[in-house]
Amino acid sequence: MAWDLARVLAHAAARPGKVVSRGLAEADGCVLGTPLVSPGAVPPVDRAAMDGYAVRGAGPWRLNGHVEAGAADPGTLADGQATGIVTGAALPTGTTSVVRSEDAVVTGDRLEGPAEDGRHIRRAGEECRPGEQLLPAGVVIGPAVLGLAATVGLNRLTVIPQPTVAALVTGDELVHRGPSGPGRVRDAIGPMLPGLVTRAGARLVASGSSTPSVRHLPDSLDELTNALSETRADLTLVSGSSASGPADHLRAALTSLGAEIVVDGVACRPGHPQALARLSDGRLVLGLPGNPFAALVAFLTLGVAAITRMRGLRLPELGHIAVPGGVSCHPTSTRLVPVRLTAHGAVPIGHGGSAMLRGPAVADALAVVAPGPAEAIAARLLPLDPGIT
Ligand SMILES: Nc1nc2c(c(=O)[nH]1)N[C@H]1C(S)=C(S)[C@@H](COP(=O)(O)OP(=O)(O)OC[C@H]3O[C@@H](n4cnc5c(N)ncnc54)[C@H](O)[C@@H]3O)O[C@H]1N2
Ligand code: MOO
Repeated sequence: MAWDLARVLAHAAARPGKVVSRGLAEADGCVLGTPLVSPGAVPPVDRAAMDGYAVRGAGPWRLNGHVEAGAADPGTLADGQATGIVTGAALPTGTTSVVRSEDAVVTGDRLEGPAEDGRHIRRAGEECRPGEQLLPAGVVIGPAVLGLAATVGLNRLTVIPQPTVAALVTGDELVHRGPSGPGRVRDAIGPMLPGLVTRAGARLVASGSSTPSVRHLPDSLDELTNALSETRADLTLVSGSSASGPADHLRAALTSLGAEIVVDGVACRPGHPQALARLSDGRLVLGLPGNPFAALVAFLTLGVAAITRMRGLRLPELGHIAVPGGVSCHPTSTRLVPVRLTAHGAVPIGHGGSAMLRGPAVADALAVVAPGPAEAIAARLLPLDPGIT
């Protein structure tokens, strides 16, 4: 299956999450399920934009009192009167201008300074009017959105929550501490998965009885089948069982669970044995090839596409970029090539073999090189950080 079609099918195979209400503290990284509408005007009243003096009319003014930041009733100014004020405090009725403290000349109770009508005043409703839509549904909730929601007085948001992802790393040869050696391969996929899942906008959850972290499994059909039937995550990642070797049990496990295979291999290098399946209850299983760069590519290809749909988001278009020095094409497969980005375009940086992470670790992005007979001088860009579109 062509790489682009595989992405589209993975996106289509996933179900968008159900819309729920969340407190602001739990909404970071979710997606707005309904538009964000301000219940009231912001600011609700005219406010000082600078520390200094609220004045009415032309100066000089007679200085009288001080308005604290939290004062509910700042009173009224008569013509020729001034009162001390702090940034953000509600202005007394009748205020025509605010004189900044550094521009003010105070002699006893006499104030002089520059005062243009409306200067240094944040008007009521300047940021938004009551009932105004500030953000449409489908916006990813980040720190500024949370702050805005609080500004307009909301305690909760209607959101599509972050999808849940479980991660199973298989392989009898894998060790999780110390160096590789004969018969020992250091697990390089397990350490990548939590960060990838988080950056893609999902939440890593426990598989079986494990704490929310990657679970390591031996090469056993029964253990893999049990783990897959136990997981309640929206998407379960399984690494190292995707090919057709004697220890590669993913397809047999999926068959015994009655799963529907959505993608069975992708025409890409690396990562061609990646697979996506749907269990009978709609949960998805993604097979990541065991070679570490291939696993990374598979997550960025099918995993990110599926998670994107679960978040209720469209699959983003990939930007185009020149590859001035050229990059060789594969005759029938899409190549994913680690590149540095320069002012002139993308430059392949090497070390992009499927068992290597040295290239991807220093790359700015992956160049998506379409199949072809010779060299390409342009490509599309796939972010290595799935949180960046
Ligand atoms: N007859 C065929 N053999 C293979 C094919 C094929 O099409 N036909 N494809 C090759 C490609 S490409 C890949 S990629 C691998 C995918 O294999 P699996 O997903 O079944 O994974 P394994 O066989 O267990 O491992 C492959 C390789 O990767 C190492 N590995 C596995 N897990 C990890 C890990 N967590 N960290 C680091 N390295 C890992 C493992 O030791 C092997 O060296 O199949 C090829 N074979
Ligand atoms: O395609 Mo394998 O997934 O290259 O290493």
